[in-house]
Amino acid sequence: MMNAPDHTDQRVRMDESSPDPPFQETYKTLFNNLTQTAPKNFPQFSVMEEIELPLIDLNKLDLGDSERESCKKQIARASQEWGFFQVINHGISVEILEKMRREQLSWSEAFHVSLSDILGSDGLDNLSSTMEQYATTVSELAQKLADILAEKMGHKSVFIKETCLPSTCYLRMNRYPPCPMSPQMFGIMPHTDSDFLTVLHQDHIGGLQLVKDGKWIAVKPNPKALIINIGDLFQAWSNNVYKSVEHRVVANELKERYSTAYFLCPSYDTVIQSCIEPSVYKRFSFGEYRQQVQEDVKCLGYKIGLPRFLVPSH
Ligand SMILES: O=C(O)CCC(=O)C(=O)O
Ligand SMILES: [Fe+2]
Repeated sequence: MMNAPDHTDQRVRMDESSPDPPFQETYKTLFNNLTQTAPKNFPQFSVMEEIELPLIDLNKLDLGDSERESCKKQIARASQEWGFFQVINHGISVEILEKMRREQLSWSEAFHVSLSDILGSDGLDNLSSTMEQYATTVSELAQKLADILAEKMGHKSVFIKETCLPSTCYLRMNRYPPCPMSPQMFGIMPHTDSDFLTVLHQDHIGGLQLVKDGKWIAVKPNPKALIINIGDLFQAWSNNVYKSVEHRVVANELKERYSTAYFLCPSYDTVIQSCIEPSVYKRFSFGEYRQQVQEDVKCLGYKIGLPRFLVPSH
């Protein structure tokens, strides 16, 4: 199982000796060591209803002015109310999504790789050309959504374009082996993402859960859609207008699960400052933020995140 992920560098894990992502061996060891497992009706893990995330059709962005504006409003509203939404007609073909999954099936490990490394690959083998196509389109999508979210706050987002570079954005392919202790075991521990926003593709297995109105809910998988979630940096920049919401992955008892996440991250020297005054958070550089997260995970075992950077009156 993975701890709160730090997408910007090496992963921070609950068990530093276990590889990234959770391998079957890790689960087996835990399972064997566990004399007593938590009952399945333990409240935290009781079976929950699957909810569909707000679904936004990005085709509308290419229609007339009023359709485009209403689509942008939907994006901003979902980012405020849910911190999560799903998009269709996102520009990534079903063939590419399926190819990515098929290729993931043949890998034994997870990949965590910067966009510049992907784009710098020679593209000769099948794997890198699919990954390259996916990464190129997904990064354009992330930028487009970031532009819309900035615009809805009354700002032009040159800032994000200039600071989120191919060398600072990451693609991670996650593989979650079946886990006999599911649903008591997390594939990824509850966390928020330390980026501006994340574009996630999950397969049909399900397991992603998020907090909505103080309760954990399970996300109904839609393999045709891409899930977008707001990260801590957008929450800080928007002064809490957009929400970086806690989420986790519960492992599946029988089936392997795959997901791909693209993290829109700036360079470490980028200063994050609220676009509205009075600001809820102090100014901080992304490097400082990342360092604080790593320190907290190391010392406390979990990430504190944005509350560390609140201005004293809050
Ligand atoms: O695999 C998933 O569905 C979620 C992954 C995730 O939250 C992350 O990598 O930050
Ligand atoms: Fe995440």
